[in-house]
Amino acid sequence: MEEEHAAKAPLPDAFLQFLETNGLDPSIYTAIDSTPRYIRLKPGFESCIEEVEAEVKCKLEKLEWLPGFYSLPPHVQIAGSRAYREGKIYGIDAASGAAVMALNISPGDHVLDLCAAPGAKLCMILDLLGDSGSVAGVDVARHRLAACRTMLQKYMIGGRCRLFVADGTAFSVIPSGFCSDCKSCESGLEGRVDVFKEWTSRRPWKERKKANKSGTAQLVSRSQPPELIYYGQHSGVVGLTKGELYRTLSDNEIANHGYDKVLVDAECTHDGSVKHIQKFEDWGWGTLQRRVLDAERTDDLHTLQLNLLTNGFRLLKVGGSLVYSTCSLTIAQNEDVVEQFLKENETAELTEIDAASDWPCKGGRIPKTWRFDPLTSQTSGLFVAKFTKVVI
Ligand SMILES: C[S@@+](CC[C@H](N)C(=O)[O-])C[C@H]1O[C@@H](n2cnc3c(N)ncnc32)[C@H](O)[C@@H]1O
Repeated sequence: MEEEHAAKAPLPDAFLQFLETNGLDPSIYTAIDSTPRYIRLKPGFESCIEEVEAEVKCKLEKLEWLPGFYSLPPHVQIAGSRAYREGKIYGIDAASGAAVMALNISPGDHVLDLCAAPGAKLCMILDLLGDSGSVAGVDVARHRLAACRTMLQKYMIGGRCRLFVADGTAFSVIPSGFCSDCKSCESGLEGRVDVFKEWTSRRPWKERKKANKSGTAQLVSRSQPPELIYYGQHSGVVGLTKGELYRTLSDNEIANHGYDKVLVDAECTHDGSVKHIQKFEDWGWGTLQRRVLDAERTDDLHTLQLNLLTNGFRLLKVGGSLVYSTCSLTIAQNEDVVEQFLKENETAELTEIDAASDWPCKGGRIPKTWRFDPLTSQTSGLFVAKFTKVVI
């Protein structure tokens, strides 16, 4: 969990101009001193609260609007606590928790998390699923997804998870539950050759050689096939052949056998993360100009976000739902993406988020979309919209 310091220097004019264009109040960026930290308790460890309080020497406040979440004063650091090291608590902002709750995870759901790393939301989805369903986590950044795998291992929740290094705009692997014409299952391995065995971190020599040959590129391209870097024992992979795991479906088949829920927590400029913006005091405001304010970067991101959303929606079954979120508060990366996506996808319906009636947040510029920010919500900034796939 990251530990930050409060902003001291005034915000540069170019950033203030950027905020004005987006209708954002600059005081969001000075609210950090009063914005709490949040933790999520791993299910089953409810009795640990007093132990955690004793360790961090402060009272944890239960969040009434978000089950399993507690707030603590901004200066308290949890990373060194025993409860954190032992995997009893997660460091995750409450707005991120809200984005996951918007998915309305039900037992047995097959879930796709298209921008999964480093994995705070993925862990929450797995905890909500418990002993049922499955999750496929995808990320284009190999090193970030490796960190996500470490989280699964630390919290011992990876049994129903698959992790793929892949470009989410082209990812096509279907839920592991779909087995219409393949005879494999964990109890029927006899006689089948070249099937995935139980996952082991010690990869065969042939595979390691191939990985070394392909170089150490941390980001994969659209044309590279997905690389499975982890699968749990109950993720549906054990017993499949490569052909079965990577088989693709037609759009008609996806309508019935696609994912039940998809999360697209898209790459963005992170300008809603006040802690992230404050890092530019150290990195230099020139870096902020390049990474956040540069119009061309925003245009590129808009295209990436739209493509991620479009592909995530393609992989959703009819009746399933998709949540789109970013930690940017700009119109270009949120409402503009939503509007264009709706224009181009007639089976997509913007959907009311049931839980939002209890959320301490503001409506977005489009009805049914929501915005968290430090002033309104006492959380980090986040935009959330939900879509359902309908038949037309
Ligand atoms: C906002 S972060 C996701 C945070 C994550 N959902 C969590 O809760 O921990 C966005 C992620 O998108 C990934 N990303 C960027 N471009 C991508 C692409 N084309 N396909 C898949 N992932 C991508 C980045 O590597 C980054 O890890």
